[in-house]
Amino acid sequence: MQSTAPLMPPDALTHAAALARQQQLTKPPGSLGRLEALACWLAACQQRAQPEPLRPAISIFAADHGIAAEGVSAYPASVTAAMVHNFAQGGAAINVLARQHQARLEVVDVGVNADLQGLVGIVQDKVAPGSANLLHQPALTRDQRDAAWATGERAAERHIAQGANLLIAGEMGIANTTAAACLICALSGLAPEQVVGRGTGLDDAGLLHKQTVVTRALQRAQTHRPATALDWLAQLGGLEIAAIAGFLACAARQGVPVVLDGFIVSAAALVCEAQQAGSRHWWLASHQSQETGHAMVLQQLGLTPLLDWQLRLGEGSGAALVLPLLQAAIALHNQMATFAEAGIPT
Ligand SMILES: O=C(O)c1ccc[n+]([C@@H]2O[C@H](COP(=O)([O-])O)[C@@H](O)[C@H]2O)c1
Ligand SMILES: Cc1cc2nc[nH]c2cc1C
Repeated sequence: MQSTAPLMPPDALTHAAALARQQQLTKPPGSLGRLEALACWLAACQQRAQPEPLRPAISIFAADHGIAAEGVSAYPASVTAAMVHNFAQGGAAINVLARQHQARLEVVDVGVNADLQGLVGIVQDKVAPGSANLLHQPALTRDQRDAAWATGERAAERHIAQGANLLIAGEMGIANTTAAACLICALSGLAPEQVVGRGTGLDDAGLLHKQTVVTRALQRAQTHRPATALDWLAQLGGLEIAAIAGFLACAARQGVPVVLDGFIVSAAALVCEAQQAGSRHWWLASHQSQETGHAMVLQQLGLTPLLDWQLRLGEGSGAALVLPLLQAAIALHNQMATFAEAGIPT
């Protein structure tokens, strides 16, 4: 794991140059709303006043969770591996969106409790066949946490080496909203009732049970006196959450922007920001997930989501969904005429 020194934010001078161009385009200044801010942010990230079109790449990190044994999900744990088969066959929502928006997609098995060797398009980087039951013991050993973090870093590096200039992390892991909720409570100070949601679709009784599990898990973890975000990650996280935190940290260090997906990715983002301050300046939040607590996490990260469309799928699907909006922001910024070019008096 790398140093915790604060990062450089996206380039302020380029941002100012991009903003100056926006003021000259043939529209009332500000009339394209957030599209203008997005173009300027992407320009600053790329250090080009006229940014290149996006070459997006997506990593889906898949892992199982021991906490699934506590009945905290509406689905059985076996769905994690089944969905990885679906990803490999191209039938999941994220496959459709990646194809539609020409994004490179890879699925990384960082901790699925099944033998997935030989599946087409699945990167084998399994650290363990799932996390331990975080109600009763630390979810990950320190070694597992660090190995999963490094898996995420390698994935970001692979994409960047292949020319990607915008990254997306997604996840697949039955019961991972419980691990994410635990981490969010621990790192944000929010109460379980403010954070725990229905995940894949728990009923009212299931939701109450999940809140109790999270409360007890937090009490158990406290007895280990976790001092840092990395300590909490080992206590209450999961293999894909650790991998995503590493992926985000690596992208920010390399100056590559990331579109954050939903609730679980945001939990990893909280860990990353605590470990590597300033990473958040390299992130955009695609949407506000329907999962309880997501809005408050994004607020803590200082991020304003683009969409609020009752999404709660995961897989990086929300992030992939906004790619055409980002491409539109860049095309408008680069291709619109200025008032001078169009001969329009101002
Ligand atoms: O990203 C989100 O906001 C989100 C919200 C609810 C559920 N999910 C997905 O559903 C799974 C976790 O839900 P659960 O109920 O099993 O904890 C996991 O595979 C996630 O990708 C994702
Ligand atoms: C079917 C299914 C698909 C998913 N994709 C991400 N999380 C998921 C959870 C379930 C249950």
